[in-house]
Amino acid sequence: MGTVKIGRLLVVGIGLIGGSLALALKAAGACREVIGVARRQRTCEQALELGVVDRAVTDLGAILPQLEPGDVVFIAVPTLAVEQVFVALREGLPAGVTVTDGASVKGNVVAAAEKVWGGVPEFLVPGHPIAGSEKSGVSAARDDLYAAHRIILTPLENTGSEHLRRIVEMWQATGAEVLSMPVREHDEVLAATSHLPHVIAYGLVDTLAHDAENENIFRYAAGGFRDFTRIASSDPVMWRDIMLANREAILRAIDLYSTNLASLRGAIAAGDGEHLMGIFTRAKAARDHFTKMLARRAYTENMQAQEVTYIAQPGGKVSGKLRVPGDKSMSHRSIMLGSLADGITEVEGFLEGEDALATLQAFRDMGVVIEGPVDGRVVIHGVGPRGLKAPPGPLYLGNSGTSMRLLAGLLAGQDFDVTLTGDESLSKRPMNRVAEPLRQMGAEIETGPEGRPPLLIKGGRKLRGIDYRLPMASAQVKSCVLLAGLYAEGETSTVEPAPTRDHTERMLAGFGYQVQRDGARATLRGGGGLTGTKIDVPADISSATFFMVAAAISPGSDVLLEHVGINPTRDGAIHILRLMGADIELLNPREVGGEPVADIRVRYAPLKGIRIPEEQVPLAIDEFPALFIAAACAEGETVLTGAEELRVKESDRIQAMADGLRILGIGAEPTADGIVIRGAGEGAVFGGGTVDSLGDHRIAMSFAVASLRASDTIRILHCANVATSFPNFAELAGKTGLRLQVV
Ligand SMILES: O=C(O)C1=C[C@@H](OP(=O)(O)O)[C@@H](O)[C@H](O)C1
Ligand SMILES: C=C(OP(=O)(O)O)C(=O)O
Repeated sequence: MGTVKIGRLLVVGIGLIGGSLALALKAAGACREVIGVARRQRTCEQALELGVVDRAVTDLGAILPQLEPGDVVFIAVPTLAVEQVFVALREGLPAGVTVTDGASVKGNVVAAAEKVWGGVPEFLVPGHPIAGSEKSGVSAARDDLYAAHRIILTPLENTGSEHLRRIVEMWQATGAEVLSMPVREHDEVLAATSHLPHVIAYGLVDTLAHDAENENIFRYAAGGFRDFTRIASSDPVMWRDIMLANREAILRAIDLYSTNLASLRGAIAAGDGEHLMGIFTRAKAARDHFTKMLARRAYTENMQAQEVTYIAQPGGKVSGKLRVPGDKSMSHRSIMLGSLADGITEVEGFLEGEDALATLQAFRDMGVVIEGPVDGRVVIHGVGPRGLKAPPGPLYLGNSGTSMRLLAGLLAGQDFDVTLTGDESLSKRPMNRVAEPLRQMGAEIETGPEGRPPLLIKGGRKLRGIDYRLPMASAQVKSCVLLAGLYAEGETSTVEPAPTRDHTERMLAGFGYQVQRDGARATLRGGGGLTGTKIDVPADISSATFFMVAAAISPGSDVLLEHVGINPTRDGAIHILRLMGADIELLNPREVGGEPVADIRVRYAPLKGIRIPEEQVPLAIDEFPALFIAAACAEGETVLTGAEELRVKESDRIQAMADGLRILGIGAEPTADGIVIRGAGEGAVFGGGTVDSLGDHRIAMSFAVASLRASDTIRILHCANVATSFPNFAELAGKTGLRLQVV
């Protein structure tokens, strides 16, 4: 039994909503007594028989004098009947009693209060439980109707704080989550999400029921009919009242829907399958998002709100065959180029991680029809280089630097304005590195303070080709300039200070777009077209590296990583680990869709510290957090230089790793452009402790791998973003032998 939150509960209208509150508060021991008021004597008797109320009366006026300060009146009658209840309360409500209601429209309740009292009284806390069912009446009441549901309160400026607190605590005692919002916003939101669906369900069932064949229609109606029309069994009086009370907002929602329905009708009439696929794939993505939200799973926009901690138990070894998810860089590019191509592009092995999904969503928002992803398969209905449409709002790119920087280039030459935003981490990352060359090409781009996101890209600029010498080794900057070059007049060239991943160049060629490559220089001519193609995305070597390091550091390990991309601009981790003495074999090397691929076998072998060759840095740029774990397990010192880029990734990876390594007892000295790690050699080199990944996926996974050589438990904080690049990391880690728990 919980603690008493309110005095008596007086429920005016003992149906599903009022009765369920009464039962929930009784079950929680949160009120002293429940008194019911119903119009009909029979309802009073029924409520008593069912144990919903302690006593019940038909005359509200007669019971009011018995109420005392701290008691609550809950009005649960149809919306348009609330005013009459207010009239009765005006006559006889004792001071100190709080009044709240459960009506689905709040503007109308507030208007009724103003009419009856000449203003909204301070003891009235308008509310709306977002729970209910198509069932009605006191016999449908349940004590768990509100558990894990939302209650929206719409307090006004003069609502008394004591009254508000009482109502919040009352609802919380039912297990509900209490939110508050302005009256107007409530009514707009509910018109769209609840009232419109009811209009449509009632209307559809009525239409079908009028049909002469209705017997047959109902007999053969399948699950779709059942799922879609359940709410047409709801209480007609209640819904009539809601429609009349929230008329303006509902009419706006109906008009919007009618326009959409007319466009669907038009597409069906014209046999326009493409248009239908656009609507259906967008709607499916939105509904899937909703399903995930209901299950409280990660999704790009709310992932930050989720707290995920890894608890890695010490010891173990890794073994077995595994295929890590698809390459993130290629997945991004497959969506971008597939969208700009003419015709269909079919992608297999697409990474269903939040970063690549953010890119996918951005193109859907710009009108591209994209089917999937389903088990790594995506079908993109390319719209041609000039076919993108202005998105309805800013494009939110989550945690993904690649999405923002590549999109900046691709969007600089469009004829619409667009704003690119991201999460907290992305909002701190430098964007002048792309804004500057794009401005040289004639683009108009505004950044936030200090060159950080958001990026506002103005449409309708004429771009001209440039010959751009990159100030840093960055594939994102190179790709950004080349993608803008597709829209520029003349030739665009990039010259890089050191080789960086060349997936853009390779994939453009795969789409039939000519890119000349001459050493550090890549050149293309604007104005060409791309042709839809098939893309097989290999497993991501950056994700594979966690298991390469895991096997390399734990005695007895032997793993086979299948179908991994080993593009020579990405294979630095293999070279660096081999220099340290790792036992790595590349099996069955082959070429798939213009990209080299192999199976990688790694067995344990003792490692030694090395000075990492600087030319390997850009080729292993994302793999350093994991390589630092290998360095900590090596005999002797490992020195990294020339890697200042690590400081501007999802976190400052040099500092974040140095901090974590030190917490676990490893000597680690960060420098301006690298780190010096004193490898501890044999045995359990890491102690236990709590490290902070700072929301950086690669830091989180690296410290999970460290547990293989730890003497005690390692707790890793803020791991939700692992879903950006490696959504099934914990599962695969567990299968191969890590002792990782996710909480
Ligand atoms: O082009 C790409 O797909 C990427 C390039 C690299 O970034 P920089 O270009 O900033 O080095 C890398 O760190 C990132 O994970 C992906
Ligand atoms: C740096 C990374 O990605 P991005 O720049 O796309 O956020 C990464 O995945 O390590």
